[in-house]
Formats: sequence, C-alpha cells, structure tokens
Amino acid sequence: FSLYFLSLESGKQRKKMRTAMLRSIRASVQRSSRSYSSESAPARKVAVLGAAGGIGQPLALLMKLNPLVSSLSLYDIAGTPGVAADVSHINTRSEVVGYMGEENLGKALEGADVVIIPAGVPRKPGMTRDDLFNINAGIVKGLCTAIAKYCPHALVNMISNPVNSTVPIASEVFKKAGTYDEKRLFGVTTLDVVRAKTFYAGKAKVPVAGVNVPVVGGHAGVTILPLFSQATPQANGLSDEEIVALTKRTQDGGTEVVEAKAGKGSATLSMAYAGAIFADACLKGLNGVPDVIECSFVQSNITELPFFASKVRLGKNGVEEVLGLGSLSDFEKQGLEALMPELKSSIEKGIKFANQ
Ligand SMILES: NC(=O)C1=CN([C@@H]2O[C@H](COP(=O)(O)OP(=O)(O)OC[C@H]3O[C@@H](n4cnc5c(N)ncnc54)[C@H](O)[C@@H]3O)[C@@H](O)[C@H]2O)C=CC1
Ligand SMILES: O=C([O-])CC(=O)C(=O)O
Repeated sequence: FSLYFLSLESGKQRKKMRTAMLRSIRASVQRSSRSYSSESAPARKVAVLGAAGGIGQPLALLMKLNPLVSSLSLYDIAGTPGVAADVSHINTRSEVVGYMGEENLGKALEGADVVIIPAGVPRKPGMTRDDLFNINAGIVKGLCTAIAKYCPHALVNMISNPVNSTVPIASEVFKKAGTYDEKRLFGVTTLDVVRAKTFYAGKAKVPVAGVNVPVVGGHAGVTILPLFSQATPQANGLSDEEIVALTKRTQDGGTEVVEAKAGKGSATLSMAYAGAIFADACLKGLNGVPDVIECSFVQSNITELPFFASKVRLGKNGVEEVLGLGSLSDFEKQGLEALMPELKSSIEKGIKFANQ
C-alpha cells in the first residue's frame, strides 16, 4: 500500500490516496474499539438452571454468544458437564462452568446477576400448562429457595411453566426468605411477543424485522392477549376476522408446537431465542442502557391482579417502570375481561402452594 503510494506521480493522486488511507485506518480503529468496548462491558454472571434440557442447551449457546456475559454458569441435575464442555470451546468472551447435582447449586448461583430458569417438565399433546403444576411447582420452589440464599439480588427470568403460577411461587419463596424485590422477578413471556410479531408480519405482509406487537396478560391460552391494535407498523386492511384469527394463533402458539412435536416436548428453539432476547434486555438494563423495553409478567398494579404481563422498562435495578396497557380495541377489552378469572386463579394457586 505505501510503496504504491510513493510511486504515485501527481500531488493530486497522492492527496486522494492519503485521504483513503486515513479513512481506512479510522474505520479499523473504530471497529477494534467496538469489540474492545464489548470485552470491557461490566463483568456479568448469568446462570441457567435446567441447562441440559431442550431449552437449556440452545439457550446456553445463545448466552455464550452474548458479549455482555463474562461468566456463564450451567446448572442441571444431570448432563451439564457435556453441555458445558461443548459450549466452552466457543471463542467468545464468557468463561463457562457446568454444575451438576443439587450439592453444586450454591456454587452455580453465587455472584449471579441474572438467573434464567427453564428447569422442569414440558407438555405433551392434550395437556394444559397447568397440568405441569404438580411437578414444576416443587422444582421452582427448590431453585428459588437456593436463589434467595446464594444470589438474592439476581434478576430472575422464570421460563418454567405454568408461568402464571411459578412467578407467584417464586415471589412467596423470596418473601419468606426476606429477599423479595418485586423489581427483580420476571415471568418470561417474550415468546408470545415473538410469535405475535411473526404471525402479524405474515398476515399484514410487512417486513418482520420492523414489527412490534405488545402482548399482555399472562402466559397460557386466553390469558395471552396480543394487542394488535397497537402493532407497528399499522397494517390497513386487516379484517376483524383476521385479527381474531391472529389472536387465536398467538394464544395457541405453544399448543401448535406441542402437537407438531407429537409427544417429544414443547417449543425449545424459539423459546431459547426468546429467552436470550429477554436476558439480553435485562443485562442491558443492568448496564444502564436507556429505554430498554420488553413485555414481561411482573408484579403490577395496572389491573386488580397482583401479577400481570405488560410492557416494562428495564434499568439498573431490574423493573424501572411498569408501563400501562394503552388504549385497547373493543375486541381487546373483551379479551382482557375474559382472561382475568383464569389468571387470578393461577396466581392464587401458586401463592397457596408456596405457603403450604
Ligand atoms: N415461558 C415460556 O414461554 C415457555 C416455557 N416452557 C417451559 O420450560 C420448561 C422446560 O422445557 P424444556 O427445556 O423443553 O424441558 P426439558 O425436559 O427438555 O428440560 C428440562 C430440564 O430441566 C432439568 N431439571 C429438572 N429438574 C431440575 C431441577 N430441580 N434443577 C435443575 N434442573 C432440573 C431436567 O434435567 C432437564 O434437563 C417447561 O416447563 C416448559 O413448559 C417451554 C416453552 C416456552
Ligand atoms: O406450550 C407450552 O407448553 C410451552 C410454552 O409455554 C410455549 O410454547 O409457549
């Protein structure tokens, strides 16, 4: 490059060349400072509980790719040494450690900033999420007891179903331990948003990358309420019937996957993607990135129920602000009214279980 520069005849050519060289050097410095800045983002430990499962494995992979993570802790009752060894060979920032068995849960959690919980059994065709309660409620209770002991300030991302009950269970466990902070407990409903965006973009024939759809309520059947009246960009010409069908498909999205998998579990890959988006938003909030907004099932006073999914602004302490519902169409108002009894009873069931 410099030899070529010296051989150039005219001053004009040399000037042009010098400008090009400076531009290229500036771009390369900018590129390296960008990668330097992600390496020097604050140290953050993320723990995945249930890391060897259908969701846990791809979620571990996606968290290993996240430059905001410096330490990735993979915990399960079985299978984590293999998953951790595999993921640890990926040449990204985080150190990976696998922990197996209850005796190692404390070490897996110590110092965690974010704990993601996809531990528990998934549905089979014909089951509701509530049918998972008997097994998953106990698993979540045990894990949250350990979180209260070993990392009481972590942001908890609850994926295990039924989310409408497991989040209230977690809150009661933390209350009993004296560590409850409503700003730090989240039910992960991001998959409902991911589905609503995908289905809406397909129907409205708009590029999916620019689509946003809030989804409120809870995470089971009719408690999942997508607000297509607030979707952006607004698609003119979607009929009432099409909105009804989009709503139903979003509410039944989980069942669609359970049936297609025909006994081999429920959504894992799309859930890992959704879980990684939500955990990334939590990390960004912790790191002080402004205006990080995601939908989540959190303690809330925007309705008469103590927990409700809505848009939430994330910040350095977790939930910075629970955003309101905004204006609803008549159809959405009916949906809101219809979901309240089921959501109320699922919340109460979780609270009762935790206090038995
Ligand atoms: N919130 C949401 O949108 C979604 C939630 N889910 C839920 O996520 C959960 C996990 O689903 P999959 O990964 O497909 O199930 P899976 O059965 O493939 O994996 C679950 C993992 O949890 C582990 N596990 C069980 N007890 C444990 C304990 N006490 N401590 C730590 N790990 C434990 C198992 O060993 C297994 O590796 C289910 O409850 C499912 O319904 C699934 C999809 C979407
Ligand atoms: O449907 C299920 O059982 C898993 C789930 O929560 C979802 O895919 O939304």
